[in-house]
Amino acid sequence: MAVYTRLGAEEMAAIIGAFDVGTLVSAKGIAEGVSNSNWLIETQDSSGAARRFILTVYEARTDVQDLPFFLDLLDHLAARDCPVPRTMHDRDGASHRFHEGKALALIEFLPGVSVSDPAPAQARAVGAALAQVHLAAADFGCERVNSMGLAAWQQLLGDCGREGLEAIHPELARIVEHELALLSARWPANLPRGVIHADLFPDNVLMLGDTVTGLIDFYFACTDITAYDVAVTHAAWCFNADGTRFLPALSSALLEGYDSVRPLLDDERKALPLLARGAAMRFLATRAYDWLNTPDDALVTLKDPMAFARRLEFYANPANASIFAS
Ligand SMILES: Nc1ncnc2c1ncn2[C@@H]1O[C@H](COP(=O)(O)OP(=O)(O)O)[C@@H](O)[C@H]1O
Ligand SMILES: N[C@@H](CCOP(=O)(O)O)C(=O)O
Repeated sequence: MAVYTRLGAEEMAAIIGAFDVGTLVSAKGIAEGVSNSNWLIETQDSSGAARRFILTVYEARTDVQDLPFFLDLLDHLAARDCPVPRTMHDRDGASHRFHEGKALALIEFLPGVSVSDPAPAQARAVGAALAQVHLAAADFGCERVNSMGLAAWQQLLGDCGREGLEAIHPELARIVEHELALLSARWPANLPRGVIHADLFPDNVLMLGDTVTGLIDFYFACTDITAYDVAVTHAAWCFNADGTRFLPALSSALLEGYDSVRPLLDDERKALPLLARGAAMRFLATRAYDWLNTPDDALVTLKDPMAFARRLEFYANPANASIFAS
């Protein structure tokens, strides 16, 4: 569930009144998502037409200083025909406002649903949409450091401690120690960089059939190795949920879709096995930390760190490196 902030009807009407989007008709809290509070907003404009938006109130995990990067990026990509929602600016032209000390933004509502059991044609479309974002972001003037890079994995997993990791699984501390050392020693320095989404899981993609109608949740977007985003998306889309089964048809389709819009360079493709190990480590790190540190009564469904430890072991097996060959 993700509605952490309570807003009364009058407060909601006042918030929506700051935008030139018509009169508030309804506001329904959205259960999906874990980080921020979201509502589906319906308004009626002066011609009587119904309009829909997403109202997001940013909670502790999103740094307000980063909002101009995230929200300007949406406008930049939308202006270049990427399937991302636009930010509705308020009557003063601002992309976000404050209410009771919390930042909020009103975002265009996009149709579509998140697929839970993707087909290869859908993975192909997602690969192509990701490449479209990478190309379209090339002239976005702002940068943001990846707050979930190698240093963050080391910090989060260090905070878990050997005992904590072993409590999750007896083998986990050994795997993490070995892989973190290897990733620190070999993480590539000279691959092309740009703006990346960094969290393109199926629940952050809206689809109608095989068409991508929305890429959402850009709140980990940052400047980093472009091919790392391909690796993140690969780890997110190309396995069954618990990571016990690799799905080769989805893998080929995702990479083909990406290549059809932005062909991967030889060096990028060669680096994918290592980048994918890093991608698996990134989600293993946050999931393990949350597994050990989330209070029992928190209104959130914890995600299994072992699902990404299994992906990590798959990517680390030299016999599987060929999945990334063209
Ligand atoms: N622009 C949008 N159009 C339609 N639905 C959206 C949009 N943005 C968010 N949603 C809905 O809200 C849910 C939570 O949004 P998300 O940004 O993923 O939250 P969180 O950052 O908390 O994970 C999504 O799963 C989706 O159902
Ligand atoms: N995709 C990550 C968790 C981040 O949550 P999101 O709802 O903001 O995408 C994972 O699966 O661990």
